[in-house]
This record gives sequence, structure tokens and C-alpha cells, in this order.
Amino acid sequence: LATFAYISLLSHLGEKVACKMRKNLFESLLRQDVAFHDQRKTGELIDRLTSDVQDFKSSFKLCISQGIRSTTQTIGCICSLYSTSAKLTLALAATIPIIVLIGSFVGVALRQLSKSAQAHAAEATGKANEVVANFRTVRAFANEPLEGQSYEVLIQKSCKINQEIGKSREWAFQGITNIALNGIVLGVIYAGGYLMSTNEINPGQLMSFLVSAQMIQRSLASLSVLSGSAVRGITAGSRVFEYIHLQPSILPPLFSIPITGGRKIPYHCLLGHLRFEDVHFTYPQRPDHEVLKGVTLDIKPCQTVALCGLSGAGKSTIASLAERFYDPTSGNITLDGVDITQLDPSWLRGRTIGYINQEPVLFSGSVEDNIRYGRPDATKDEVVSAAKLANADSFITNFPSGYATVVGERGLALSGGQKQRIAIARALLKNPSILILDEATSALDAESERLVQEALDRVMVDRTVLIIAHRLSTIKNADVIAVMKHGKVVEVGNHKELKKKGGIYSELIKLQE
Ligand SMILES: Nc1ncnc2c1ncn2[C@@H]1O[C@H](COP(=O)(O)OP(=O)(O)OP(=O)(O)O)[C@@H](O)[C@H]1O
Repeated sequence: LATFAYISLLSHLGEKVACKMRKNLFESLLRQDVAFHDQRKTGELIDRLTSDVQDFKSSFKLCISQGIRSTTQTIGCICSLYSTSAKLTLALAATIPIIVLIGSFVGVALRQLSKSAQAHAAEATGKANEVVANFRTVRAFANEPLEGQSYEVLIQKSCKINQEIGKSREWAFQGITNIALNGIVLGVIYAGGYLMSTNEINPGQLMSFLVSAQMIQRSLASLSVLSGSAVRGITAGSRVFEYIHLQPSILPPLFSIPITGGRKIPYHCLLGHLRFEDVHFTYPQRPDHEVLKGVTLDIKPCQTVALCGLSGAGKSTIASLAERFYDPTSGNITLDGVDITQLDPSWLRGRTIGYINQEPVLFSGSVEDNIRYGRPDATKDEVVSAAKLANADSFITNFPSGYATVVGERGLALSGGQKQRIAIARALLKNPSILILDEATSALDAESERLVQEALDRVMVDRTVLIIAHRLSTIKNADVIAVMKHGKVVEVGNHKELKKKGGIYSELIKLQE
């Protein structure tokens, strides 16, 4: 009964610990900056969330069940040894520091190997994740054998290290400890024989001492096997806790980017005046390349401002800074005169700014779920009216299952134009005061573009809009057009003014015409 109780208690506890670790790790991953995710592979993060937590749980359960038994057995037997012959016990105790020293030396070496094996396994998972997620591209380039080989190389590395760990565990851990422990038994027979000859102990006591010493030997041997698993568990745990305790990086000058907390501008006071003032910015993972070099841009309330310019000039970076995915290296970005670093980021992103980009990402689930992602508490009527505004209602209702149609992973079951219109509906559902369109129509064919553009024209009314576009025909009617080159705004004006000016804009127009 006790065994049954302890097994079920332990499995209950182990599952609870794993569940809590996964929850904390996942929450921590969601809390991290965009820069953190830019620098890491998705599969590597998923590996920590799955394999590492699993390893930690298994090792935790094993250490508790076998560890407690072996430790109590060892302690009990030591007491028994001491009561049988204090002298012999003390002689035995003198050898323990040597065993501990060897054990810890081997333990450190094993832990390093184990860490490297887990890092390689995570790299392999990252690779597998990337390939499976982008399967269509792999197939389109007929690169299945190449991807298979590069996965094999990664998996082989981790396999080799695991074999090395297995070998070291065999000879170093179990081999050396067995030699040491059997040596102890021989020592006991030798020393016990001597004590018997001097009549300090009798044969019965020596026999009982030997039995206890052997029991200790067995317990210590099982502890040494356990320590291999403990090493793996500790390494896996340290990889999980490393990210659980990771704080979002502190960016200059003083602020971190928390998910929530900070000022909110009440809805009825919010004008939507966005201003960039002498903004400099460098991506954290590419510190030697300054992307924005002193951008000043005033986007007045309800104005439509278009950004254009050469590829790589820094247009999308401006959108990322407005969303506060990153903080500028220097300079300020203000919303209605308030520095956005003072504002609650979740309010800023979740309520105030609607962001639609070139490749909208949908989640597996129904069309309705995807639109509701913009505002989870929206009613069905609100979802439908957002879809109507985005020119999406007609094609959605033409699906046999209507709004319950499942869009497939990342929206693969929809066309580009349909995905884009669902993304517009999703952004509109939160009724944002500022709309950022990052080349929202550039991936579409003429008919889809017309439908999407029609939807966008309708929703741009009465909002501050920042459009990033390559095709200049789509931004002709913008109130202000800012032309960017090498991280700077080099021309500002409306279409007519800039065309007349004869600068970069007019050249780009000529090229496109
Ligand atoms: N996450 C990132 N990490 C590091 N560098 C980046 C990152 N995103 C963009 N960059 C670099 O910043 C520069 C500006 O990129 P950005 O995407 O803002 O340009 P863009 O003007 O929008 O270009 P395009 O019109 O081609 O989309 C480029 O040199 C790019 O390589």
C-alpha cells in the first residue's frame, strides 16, 4: 500500500512540477523582447519547453524515489556499523573523502558533456522544426536529401556525445565506484580480521559489519548510477531555468520593455499624433550597423503618411520602433507628446496601433477565431462587421462552413488575398487609432490588390495611417510622402511637390512608370 501511495504521489508531484515549469517557461518566452526571439531558433526554444522539461521530470522522479531509498539505507547502515564497531567505522570513514573527490571530478566532466549533448540535440530540433515548417520551400527546391543530410550531421553530433557520456558513465562512474566500493569490503575484511585477532570484535560482529558494509556498497552503487541521471536532470533544469529567470533586456537609456505597466492615454483624449525625433537605431544582433541615422518624422492626427525609398533603407524598422518591438538607440518617439517608453506597451500594441504587414500570419483555427484574435472579447456581430469592412465577409460566407472554416496551420488553406483581408479584419477589430500598413498589398495579384486596397481606403478614414510601400502608385494620395535613403528621411512633401522637385522620388516614379 505504501509503495502504491508513494508511486502515485511521486508521479502526481512530477507531473505538477513539469506542468509548472512549462507554464513559467512559456510565459517567460512570451515576455521576452523581439530581439531575443530574433536571435534564437524556434525549435531550440521548443526543445527546452519539451525535452528539457521531460528530462528534468524523469530525473527528479528517479532521484526522489531511488535517491531517498539509497540515502536512508546508507545512513541506517552507517548507524548499524557504528554500533557494531566504532573503530572500524572510523577507519572506513577515512576513505570516503577520496571517493567523494573522484565522484565530483567525474561528475563535473559528465555535466559538461551532458550540456553539450543537450545543446546539440536542441540544434537538431531547431533544424527539424525549420524544415518541417517550411516544407513547401524544401519541396519546391527538391532539397529533401540535402536537408536530410544536414539533420543527420546534427543528430550524429549529439549521438556521439551521448555515446561518450554512456561510456564515461560505464567505466568512470560505475567502474571506478565499484572498484572503490569493493576495495572497501576487502579493507573491512582485512581490518576486521586484525581486530578479531586482538579480540576487539567477535566473528558475529565482523559478519554483521560486512553485511552492513555490503548494503552500503549496493546503495552507493545505485546512487552512482542515479547521479548520471541527476547530471542530465540538473543540466536540463538549468537550461529551463535560464530562460524562466531571464529578464527582457534593458535597453538604453533607462527602460526595459515590459509587457504591461505604464501610462495609457484615455480613448477620448487620444489624437494619434506620432512623432519620431532624431531617432537613431541599431539592431541588437548587428551592433556595428546603424540602420536609422537621425530620422525625424511627424505623423499628425488623422494624416496618411507614406514611407518609400530604396530597399533596406529602414522603412520597416520605423514600423517596428513605433510598435515598440525595439527601443531606439537615441532620440525619441512620442505619441500625443508622450514618450512611448512611458506608455503601457500592451495598450500601445493591443489597442492603439493596428499593424498589417506583407505576409500576415494566421493561426490554425477557424476564420472567426483568427479575426477575434484582434480583440478576444468581441461579439460575433463585431467580428462580422470587421470582416465586412475588410472586404472579407463575402468570401467567408461563400465557404461551406462560413466563419467556422478552419484556415490550416499559418493560414495555408487560404489564398494570399484572403489571408490579407482576414488580417485587415483582425487589425480593424481593435479599432486602432493608428494603422501601420507595411507593404500590405505588395504580395497580391491585381484583383486581390483591388479588393484589399478598397478595404484599406475605407478603413484609413479618420485614423492616423503610416503606409510603407514600394509601389508608388499606391501612395499617390497620401497627405505626406517621406522618402528614405540609407537610414535617413531625405525628402518630404506630397506627390506633386516631390515629383516637381526632381529628386529621388521623381526618379523612382520614372523608373516605375
Ligand atoms: N531583425 C533584424 N536584425 C538585424 N538587422 C535587421 C533586422 N531587420 C532588418 N535589419 C536590417 O536593417 C536594415 C533596414 O531594414 P528594413 O527592413 O527596415 O528596410 P526596408 O526599408 O523596410 O526594406 P524593404 O523595403 O526591402 O522591406 C537592413 O539593412 C536589414 O538588413
